[in-house]
Amino acid sequence: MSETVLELKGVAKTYLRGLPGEVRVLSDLDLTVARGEVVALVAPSGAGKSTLLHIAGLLDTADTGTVAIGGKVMTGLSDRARTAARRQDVGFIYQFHHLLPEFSAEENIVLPQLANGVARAAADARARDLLARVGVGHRADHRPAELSGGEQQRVAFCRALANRPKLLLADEPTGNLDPGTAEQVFDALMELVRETGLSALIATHNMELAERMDRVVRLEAGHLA
Ligand SMILES: Nc1ncnc2c1ncn2[C@@H]1O[C@H](COP(=O)(O)OP(=O)(O)OP(=O)(O)O)[C@@H](O)[C@H]1O
Repeated sequence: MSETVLELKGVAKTYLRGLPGEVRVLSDLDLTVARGEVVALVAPSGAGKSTLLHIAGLLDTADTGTVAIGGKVMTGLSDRARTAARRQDVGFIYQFHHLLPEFSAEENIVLPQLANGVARAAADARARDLLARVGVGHRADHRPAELSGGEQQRVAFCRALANRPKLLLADEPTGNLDPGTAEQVFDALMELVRETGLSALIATHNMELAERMDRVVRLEAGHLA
């Protein structure tokens, strides 16, 4: 049996619980992602995909149900332990790059490694290697504002992978790019994910990209269809 990297069991989430305007977003949701598997998450706008990604990535907690990453149940951890687990195990990519504007591309990939206790020289080497692999090695000294949109997103991929997470979570990672650039940048991401054998859950509205992943799951009415 293949190893499970992400396992959500019976996850439910309601915003403003108990109030008249409450919004039930997820109910009794189950999802697993196996080691090395890349799963596309497709959902209509407002269906709760960001909520699901945030719960899976330990940025938010479910009302009920459990979240396990790498076989370790993360439910019920203190905020501090959850933050540590997130830093160690999860890489995030958003639609907008969220790179730190005052730092270079390379520094943006080095900083999370230093925060994780990696020595400076090793962090530098890892950053340069990742940048080269996604084709932006020649832009390592540029600040985000001196990069194209596609280059910024490639750097954001490198940052997400910097600490060798077990799980990559991405929320519309190419949604902000024109279709041609989106495709190239998506190819670069997939190559990096495949090379590292990473498990990933990638939300996208783009069905062509979704169908290139190993499996497509659809979020509808709080469940996966
Ligand atoms: N903090 C909150 N308080 C109350 N309601 C919220 C909160 N966050 C999200 N919601 C509601 O929960 C639902 C799901 O939100 P979520 O951001 O997960 O959707 P999404 O599927 O990611 O949408 P999109 O594709 O448009 O980004 C929406 O109806 C939203 O209005």
